[in-house]
Amino acid sequence: MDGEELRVRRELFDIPEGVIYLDGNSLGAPPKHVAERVQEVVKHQWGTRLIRSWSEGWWEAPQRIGDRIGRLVGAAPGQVVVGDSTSVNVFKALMGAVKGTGRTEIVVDESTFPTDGYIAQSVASLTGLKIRPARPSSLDLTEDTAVVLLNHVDYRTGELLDMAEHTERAHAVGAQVVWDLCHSAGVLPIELDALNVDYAIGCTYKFLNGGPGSPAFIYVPHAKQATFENPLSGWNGHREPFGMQPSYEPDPGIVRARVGTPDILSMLALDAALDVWDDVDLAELRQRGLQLTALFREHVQKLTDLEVVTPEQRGNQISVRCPDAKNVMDELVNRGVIGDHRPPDVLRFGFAPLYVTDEDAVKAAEVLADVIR
Ligand SMILES: Cc1ncc(COP(=O)(O)O)c(C=O)c1O
Ligand SMILES: Nc1c(O)cccc1C(=O)C[C@H](N)C(=O)O
Repeated sequence: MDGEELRVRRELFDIPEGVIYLDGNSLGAPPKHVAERVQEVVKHQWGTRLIRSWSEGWWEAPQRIGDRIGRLVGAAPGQVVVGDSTSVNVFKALMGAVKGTGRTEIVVDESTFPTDGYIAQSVASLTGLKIRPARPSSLDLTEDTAVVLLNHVDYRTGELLDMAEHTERAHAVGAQVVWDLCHSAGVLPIELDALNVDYAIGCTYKFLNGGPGSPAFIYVPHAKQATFENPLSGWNGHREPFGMQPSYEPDPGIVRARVGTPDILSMLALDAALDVWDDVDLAELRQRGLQLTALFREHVQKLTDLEVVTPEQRGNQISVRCPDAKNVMDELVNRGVIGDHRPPDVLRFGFAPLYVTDEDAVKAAEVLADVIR
């Protein structure tokens, strides 16, 4: 990489000695300084400043941290807000997208992570639209399509969809698109603004290392904010939350995507975790992710006859079809190689370039070969 290689920052993370951690696509490893920062929030902000902390940075934290994530997903400030779970944000985005439409269908990637499909189903029952599951390679969008919900990187296979192409196809028939960035935020450069994406949502506990259950994010671009109707009209989205008025008037900007009181401890843990991203060049990160996944794939193919199901267009994940995947993964974990498995027969290995090394990739393939032998 022309001597400009991304620095592996493993020393910044708490990962036990002897563990090869390849599950950062499910729960990212903790940056070391997060524990101390959370303690400071509890002891000093909560413990000393008490209620005053709300006006000393807590209240605006969802927007401020949203802007930090915005840098990682190609969104200019004022368009991303952090809060709630990914599932709740899928609901807000889909309801926002279908509000007032005369169109009849919501198209959902048929292999989507289940929660997205379940939430889309709820949106369909509430609005009277129909769900049409479809393969990303043949979405067949028409003038009946109100919105298409797509996973940028497939959670099971690691396949990466072409965001530019799919967004353009949706727009060509006048449909909107909601992107789920759970498995691509912190993996590659994303250009939400440049591609005119309608809505995007994602979690922060995978490659962004925000911690278990850390708050999710939603992107509502400036152009949509005036008309975006949050289906969950909580007081945090009100234009004057402390006015305590009986009727709901949304904030004019991204704040309208907020709902209720943010979970400050998780949110500020995420804020601290994002420090490790401050000087990361996403193009370099992407190159490292591709190198690591290629190295692991090459060794799996050399040392075993297992089928790699991850296509060339991929995120930071290699998935391998393996009979008895659960027992194989249990044994890998016993031997210090932590990945996971998804039904029916897929072993998943995630490669977070900030803390996974080339040696980890090679060793993991060797241990896998040994386990299945
Ligand atoms: C693509 C995708 N969407 C959504 C979720 C989860 O949603 P939530 O954060 O609400 O549990 C996950 C993983 O848990 C996921 O992989
Ligand atoms: N969100 C998770 C959880 O609360 C517990 C265990 C795992 C998860 C995950 O994130 C799973 C993950 N989205 C997946 O790709 O399967």
